[in-house]
Amino acid sequence: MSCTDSATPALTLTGVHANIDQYHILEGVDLVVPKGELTVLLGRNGAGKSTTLRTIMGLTTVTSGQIRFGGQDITGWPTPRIAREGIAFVPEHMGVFGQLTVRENLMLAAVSGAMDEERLAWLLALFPPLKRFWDRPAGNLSGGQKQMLAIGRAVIEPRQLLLIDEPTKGLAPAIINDLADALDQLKSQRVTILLVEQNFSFSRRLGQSVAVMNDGRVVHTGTMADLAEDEALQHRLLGLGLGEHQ
Ligand SMILES: Nc1ncnc2c1ncn2[C@@H]1O[C@H](COP(=O)(O)OP(=O)(O)OP(=O)(O)O)[C@@H](O)[C@H]1O
Repeated sequence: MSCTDSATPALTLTGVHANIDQYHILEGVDLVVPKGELTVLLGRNGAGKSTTLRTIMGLTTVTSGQIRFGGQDITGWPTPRIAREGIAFVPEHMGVFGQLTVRENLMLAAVSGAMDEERLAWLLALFPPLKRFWDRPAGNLSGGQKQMLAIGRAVIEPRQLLLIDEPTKGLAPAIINDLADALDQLKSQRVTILLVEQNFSFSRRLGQSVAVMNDGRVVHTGTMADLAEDEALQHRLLGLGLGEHQ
């Protein structure tokens, strides 16, 4: 079988083990993130989702296994090199500079030089509150607006892969909806995204592929459409009960 470039997944983890201090947290993670799709990583609290993102980013040491990004083995690379290669990370606690304005936060994120005007116009259309609060300190933004700024910082320059950790955490439903609209647009532009989430209705709206973790391993992979239809599977994998499926 010939293997074209577009058939190569954006990211592949094979048997990845990782420790935090003396604790063995990832116990052989196998995960494939297809190019140009939004993949959701689900799982109960403590399953290892955030650690998986941090490990991809080189922030947690891999003790065995392999991480391939496009055609390259990036296992053990230092974080700045992984970022330069084209992976952007939006951590759970966002990482915006509260005392700097929205504009300054975005300027600093444009690592290869001045902000590209066309790209900026695209970004502000995606996240309208950033335009409204352009010259305000980021510390004054609401949680949802900070989340938009954090994602905006990650995509101010084109990236090959975007890792986003629980963007809905602590946000009101209306804001979650705005965030879903923005991520939907990124998705329609075929940006490759690996999204960690606990909010199942948000995930099912956005996800194309899905992987579910438990105890430091991926225990289920498939399409979101299939998982969304199968309440028994949701219950078994995620502990979701009736009323949480909408
Ligand atoms: N710094 C740390 N020291 C020790 N154990 C840790 C540390 N960080 C995470 N862990 C443990 O690693 C396991 C996986 O944590 P992780 O944050 O990756 O899970 P998660 O699936 O993202 O959970 P949540 O949805 O609650 O954020 C948990 O058992 C957690 O207690």
